[in-house]
Amino acid sequence: MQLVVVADAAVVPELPAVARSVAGRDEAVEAVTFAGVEVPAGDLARELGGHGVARLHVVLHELLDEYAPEAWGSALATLIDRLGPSGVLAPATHRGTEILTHAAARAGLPLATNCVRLTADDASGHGGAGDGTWRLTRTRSGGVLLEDAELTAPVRLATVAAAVETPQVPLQAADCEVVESAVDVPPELARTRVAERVASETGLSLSTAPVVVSGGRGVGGADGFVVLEELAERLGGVVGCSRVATNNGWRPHRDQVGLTGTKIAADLYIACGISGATQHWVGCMDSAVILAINTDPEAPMMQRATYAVEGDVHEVVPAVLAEIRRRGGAAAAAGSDRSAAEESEPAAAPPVG
Ligand SMILES: Cc1cc2nc3c(=O)[nH]c(=O)nc-3n(C[C@H](O)[C@H](O)[C@H](O)COP(=O)(O)OP(=O)(O)OC[C@H]3O[C@@H](n4cnc5c(N)ncnc54)[C@H](O)[C@@H]3O)c2cc1C
Repeated sequence: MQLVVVADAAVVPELPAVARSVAGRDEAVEAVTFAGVEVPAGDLARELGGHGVARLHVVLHELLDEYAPEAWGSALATLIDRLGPSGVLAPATHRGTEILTHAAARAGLPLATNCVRLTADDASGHGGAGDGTWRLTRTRSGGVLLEDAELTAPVRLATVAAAVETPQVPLQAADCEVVESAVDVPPELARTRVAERVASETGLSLSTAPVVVSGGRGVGGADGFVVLEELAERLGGVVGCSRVATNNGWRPHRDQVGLTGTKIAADLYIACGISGATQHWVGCMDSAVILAINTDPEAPMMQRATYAVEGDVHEVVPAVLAEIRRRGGAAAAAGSDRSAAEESEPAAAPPVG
């Protein structure tokens, strides 16, 4: 059996497809979720059935009612032991990665993360579970490196990236049965647990905002973010930052973009006084348009950005804001689907380098 982990509120449709493609001829695809996943199990089962998943195991314990990575990982390890799947796939989200990492460590099994291609080692591409090897391509170093690897084990564990190559395999919709499974969870495993949920005032988060206005060392301090806040608000976006800004206590860690922060794919990313170190770049490189504002035309961010403005952030950002005000307000008020890049274009010079 191939087991798909539903760790977040939404089913990632690529996961059952990949699971079907690596399943042996007589292997079913089943799924596991946790009491704390915010979607009712019946709704998940209906959706999973449409992707050919035969059974949804809901793991129950009072300590699993809120997200708790160690406890969820331990519960998953118990279920792997109980069900004996030959493969376990989770989405390469924060949750999916955390849970599978804990489960792998507890079960003593190898784990391949961030797979963008995954096949069973079988000439036909199907039914390859027999010799226990998966061939995979996965991203390393935040996405700047692709690695080909083989995973051989009695139970193969992998997280699957959103950008995974979706295999074309026959699909037979199933009536997905919901099965509740009680597990033991030692109380000390709930030491890392969601304690409170705070909704953002705008309803936008760093990972979903269409526009992100980010500041780095060049902004000069916490006060330097005030104009960035206003620009973000007028463009219908949120503020982000580099690690220097979080290390200096100018912004909270939840605002950090990058390898050890949040990976974004905004419509427009404005990098103010940010050099564009690799660890920052991998967090913003998937944005559709990148505008860099920097005094140094040789800074990597200036070299890679779609538009680069050579200048002092303390002069350029107020000038952009003044122009937006002169035009009568905010991009958000004028219609948020209008590209924010168009709003800032007058201030933008052609790409440098
Ligand atoms: C394991 C590891 C993980 C990391 N993870 C992350 C991560 O997730 N995110 C992250 O951001 N970093 C991360 N880093 C740190 C990263 O390597 C850089 O040190 C960091 O991104 C630099 O931040 P910065 O661009 O703000 O500062 P700097 O590199 O110091 O750059 C400041 C820039 O501001 C410009 N500037 C100065 N004054 C002005 C001005 N007045 N107007 C306009 N421009 C000006 C300068 O020309 C310069 O280009 C990580 C590092 C490691 C080792």
